[in-house]
Amino acid sequence: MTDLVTSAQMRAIERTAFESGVVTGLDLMERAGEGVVAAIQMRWPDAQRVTVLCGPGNNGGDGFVVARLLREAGCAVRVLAAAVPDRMPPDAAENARRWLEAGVILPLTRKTLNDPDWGRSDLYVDAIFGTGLSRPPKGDIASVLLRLGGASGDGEYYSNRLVAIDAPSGLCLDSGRILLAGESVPHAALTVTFHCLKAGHVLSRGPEVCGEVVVHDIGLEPWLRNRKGMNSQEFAWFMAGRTPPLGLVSPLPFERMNADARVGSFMIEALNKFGRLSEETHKYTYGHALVLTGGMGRTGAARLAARAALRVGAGLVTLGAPGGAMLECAAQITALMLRRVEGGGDLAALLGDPRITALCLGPGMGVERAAEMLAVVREGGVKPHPTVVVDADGLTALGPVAAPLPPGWVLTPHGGEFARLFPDLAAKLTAPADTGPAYSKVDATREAAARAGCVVLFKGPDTVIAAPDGRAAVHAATGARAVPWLATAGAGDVLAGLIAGLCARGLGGFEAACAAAWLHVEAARAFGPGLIAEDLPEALPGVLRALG
Ligand SMILES: NC(=O)C1=CN([C@@H]2O[C@H](COP(=O)(O)OP(=O)(O)OC[C@H]3O[C@@H](n4cnc5c(N)ncnc54)[C@H](OP(=O)(O)O)[C@@H]3O)[C@@H](O)[C@H]2O)[C@@H](O)CC1
Ligand SMILES: Nc1ncnc2c1ncn2[C@@H]1O[C@H](COP(=O)(O)OP(=O)(O)O)[C@@H](O)[C@H]1O
Ligand SMILES: [K+]
Repeated sequence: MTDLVTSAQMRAIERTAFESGVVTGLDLMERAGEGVVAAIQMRWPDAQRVTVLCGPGNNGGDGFVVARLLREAGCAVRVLAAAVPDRMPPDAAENARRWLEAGVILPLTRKTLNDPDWGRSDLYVDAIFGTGLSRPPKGDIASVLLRLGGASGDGEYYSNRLVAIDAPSGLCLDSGRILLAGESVPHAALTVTFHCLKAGHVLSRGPEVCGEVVVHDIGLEPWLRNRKGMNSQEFAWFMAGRTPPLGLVSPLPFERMNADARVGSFMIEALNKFGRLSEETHKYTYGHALVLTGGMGRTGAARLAARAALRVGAGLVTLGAPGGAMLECAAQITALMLRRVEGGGDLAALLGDPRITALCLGPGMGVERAAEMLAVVREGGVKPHPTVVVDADGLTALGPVAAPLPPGWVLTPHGGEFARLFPDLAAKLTAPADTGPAYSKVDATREAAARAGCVVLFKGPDTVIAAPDGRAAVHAATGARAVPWLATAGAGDVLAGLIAGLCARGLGGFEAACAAAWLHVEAARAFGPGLIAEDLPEALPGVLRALG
């Protein structure tokens, strides 16, 4: 399963399920509530006193189900709600009425939350807003949320016992951005979501505020498959006609991925290519990557990239160095090859060799040299064009992108580089979010790829990869896969080399960028803290071996 859906796509799935008559809204709400209660009972079996905070929509409806089920399980439950049942959507209103058969509803205010007569609760269930958050909360609700987030200095108290239904309220589930003014936003210990992850769980601040995320199956997947033979995001795309599918680059080993999930199939493809090593092949079967270096004293970044390209399986990797840096490179390398590339003419001559299938341009090159080489691959009419991975100084040399670049390019910016390439998109991304769904890193990367006419990989713990045709995927190095030690000098150069190596082997730019992002993080996880960039290529064989 590699689905990520947006709020609108989730609503499209839900609406179509209702219309088909296979399930009712009440059924789904009951299953959602059961999932939350099961997750609570597994983690907090001794919880006795629970406060459930219900918002005005169906997220609040889920909260009423949870309150009822916990009460039936013997807990003392207190419900604070933002709306009277009559003003809630029908299924939520029905669950509010069921709760009222043996309980009361208190106003959702900070005063009630802190009522000394009730005292502290073992758990707080945030059922205020889920996928329907449309603007920053104000008034009483904002005040409650800021309190849960620690506005009075007790954030840790709440965050250790806060269970969020679908999302901690204030989190935009499409962007992972926070729609709540103020620093103290609720941080949940556990978030229970339904059917599949939403983009906001893995983007931006989502992982930080959601805590552990559990996806509870509410029974929609078999119906989706029976109906159209599609996975849920393909179906939602088909029904809603909105945005193309968004994949989550899966942490699962390749062979455990769903072979018919189109978005995830690049992993299968990558595996097949690794598996295709046989006696009949020779080194050129696996492509030839050319990695350009900078001058003397500045070749380390390119050497890192080149080693990564070789480790990931390119048949040959050549470093293209200026004359003054040849000795430095020669003293440092063995399996890599070395060619003199002094100026643009040397590069044009080298690229005349059609066996060069990928070029890595940028790490440690210096902006001037990178600009000269970019001009060659951009305008030189070299045929066939290799895939060109542009990173670091190559991106600086490009400057703001106003018109499409050649389609076979892959740009790999971090946040600062992205802002130089696409200043208007970066500005939209950093402007305060005042409506939901907020502009997201996925939106920005998709727009960037469309404008640049090539693949863009926007780095970070939440790396987003987009192609000009609208395909996009998120690679999340968060939660159990967090690797903060990957933020080390040269890690980006290794990533560029991995992409170049996979492209040299014949993967498309989008697939190569997705697979490289995954392998990069797996290598960092395999090595662990203390990692320096040199360790990443050396950790790769173990990662590849574990793939089977
Ligand atoms: N999809 C599924 O399959 C399933 C979905 N399920 C559950 O339903 C949830 C989605 O329900 P939902 O669509 O009713 O949205 P929800 O998050 O309750 O909020 C909407 C309400 O909040 C209001 N509102 C918004 N922002 C506001 C603000 N700042 N300040 C004040 N009010 C604000 C908004 O008002 P409006 O914007 O219309 O003025 C509206 O009244 C989903 O997260 C999951 O928990 C499950 O039952 C299982 C199956
Ligand atoms: N906290 C983090 N968690 C996971 N990956 C990270 C984190 N910080 C940075 N990275 C990754 O490390 C790499 C850093 O690349 P970059 O910023 O270009 O650094 P450099 O130029 O020093 O190599 C990118 O692949 C980025 O996604
Ligand atoms: K919530």
